[in-house]
Amino acid sequence: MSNILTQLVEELNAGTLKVVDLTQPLGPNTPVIGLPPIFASSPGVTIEQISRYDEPGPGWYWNTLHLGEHTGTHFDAPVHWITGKELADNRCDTIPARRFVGPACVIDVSADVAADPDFLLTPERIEAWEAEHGRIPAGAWVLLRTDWSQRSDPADFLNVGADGPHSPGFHKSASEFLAHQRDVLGVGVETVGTDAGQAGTFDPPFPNHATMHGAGKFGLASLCNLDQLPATGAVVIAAPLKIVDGSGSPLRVLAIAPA
Ligand SMILES: O=C(O)C(=O)c1ccccc1S
Ligand SMILES: [Mn+2]
Repeated sequence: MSNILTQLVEELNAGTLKVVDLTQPLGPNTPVIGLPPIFASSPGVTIEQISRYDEPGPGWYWNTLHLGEHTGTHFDAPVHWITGKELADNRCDTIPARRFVGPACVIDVSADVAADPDFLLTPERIEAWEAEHGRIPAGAWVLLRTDWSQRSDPADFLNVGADGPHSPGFHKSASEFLAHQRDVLGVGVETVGTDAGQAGTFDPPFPNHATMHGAGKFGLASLCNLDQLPATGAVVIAAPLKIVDGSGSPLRVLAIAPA
């Protein structure tokens, strides 16, 4: 019996729908966020071989991974931030699975970011996008296309200057608008974290984390291939590892979009 799900598979097989992988490769070269030295930071990725068809394991290959939850393309759960610490269902293992699937609204600010690496999205810019593409629906992933993922050199990607990192993000008012006026699932970015590089100097510090996670929203960081998505019409599936009491998790982020 044909139903909408068999139709989805038929259209994927026919090529009228496509799967877009929004995930960066995860390995020892994956850049991780650097915080001021007074704070603890996340380690880089190490992959330690257990065996590879050799004496320790003649018929199998496997590794031990050592990395932080917030590494590479990763998910931020509300518990990650102090503003979300008391919320229900705020951890990777307690967020209902339904909330890992939502429509994508892709806001392209790549030209602005090319001119200013410290560009911040504002509510005015969001409403200009809505005037062209329609209102952002509740439960949407808002994906900020900056083309920052094209910075393949880790130093360029982190873009740390004498006064700290310089990379784009959200003005506090934009995070508040998206969380409280549009009830989004969360925001996704191409940069190392969902706050701007200079956000440690903002008031409050890291306002997108503080606002989004305080409202029970999520974050997706270090995405790529947003340039392959339409402004609207794609669906994003972003399911973190079910880490017990997890604040976040590396994950595979997939979009299903019209070909
Ligand atoms: O969630 C992250 O990966 C992230 O961006 C972050 C983590 C910890 C402290 C500050 C930030 S800004
Ligand atoms: Mn994170």
